[in-house]
Amino acid sequence: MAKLIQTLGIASCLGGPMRTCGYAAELLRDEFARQSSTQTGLQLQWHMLYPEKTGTKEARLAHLYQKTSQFTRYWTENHHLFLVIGGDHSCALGTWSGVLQALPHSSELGLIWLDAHMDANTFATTPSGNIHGMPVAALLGKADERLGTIYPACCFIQPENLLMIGIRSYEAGEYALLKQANVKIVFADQISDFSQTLLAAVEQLSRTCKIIGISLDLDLIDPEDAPGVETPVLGGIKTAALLEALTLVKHHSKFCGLEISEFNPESDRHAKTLLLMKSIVETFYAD
Ligand SMILES: NC(=[NH2+])NCCC[C@H](N)C(=O)O
Repeated sequence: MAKLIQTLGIASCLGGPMRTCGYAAELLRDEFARQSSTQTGLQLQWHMLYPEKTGTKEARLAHLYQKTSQFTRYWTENHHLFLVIGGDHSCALGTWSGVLQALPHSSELGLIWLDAHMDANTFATTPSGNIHGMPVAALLGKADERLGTIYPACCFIQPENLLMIGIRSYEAGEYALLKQANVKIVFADQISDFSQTLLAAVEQLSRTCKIIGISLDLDLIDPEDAPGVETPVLGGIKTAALLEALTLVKHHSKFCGLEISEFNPESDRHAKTLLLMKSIVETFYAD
């Protein structure tokens, strides 16, 4: 029987520089619809969220991510493994605040951040003004006033429970914020065996955390393998290495869910990145 996965699509690109990553969830949903659930072994139960049409960017994102958090909170409380398909990576503000709200203590969540970027800027340090470069600052409780209007002030991830892997592009301000908080960062050039790196991260977090989540920005992957992303960075993890690593860790009982973000169909080539996103989902969730 196909495994049922609660899936949330967030059709928004408000936090990024491009205009098309809001289509990621619909495109992935259509791609899955080409096959039967018996073929994929998965039945994705889709829920879609769309931003409001009016209001400031911050107000629209705050509203969207408040709704996002209601889904992930409910799924975490009820032990339903979930999948979130963002738009841009600011979706992490909604996904993980919801998970944190479901827990008696915020220290119960361990988060693995797979990304080329740190995404730990604030409005004070951002070079671009793009909110997809800021979610980690807010998740750690380091938001400035303007960023704080998007993120609920109730729940923050403990810095020792956040592991960042694959980083190869960052600014001084965000690096200083993470260093000061003592967040562990594994830079892309420190990785020789991605499977071992991911396995070690899962093992480390599972020692102290009750549940573990993964936030994956597709720009973690080498742009040769995943050209369809908003902000590609040379180098990165090869597709084969990522899929192998996910196969190794997927059966860990503490996973609450996976979030995938930053698919930009406009720069994709022959649907390579779209199909890769589908493979990631199948690899992580199918038995
Ligand atoms: N989720 C992403 N793709 N983030 C890219 C961020 C790029 C840059 N550090 C910025 O803050 O603008």
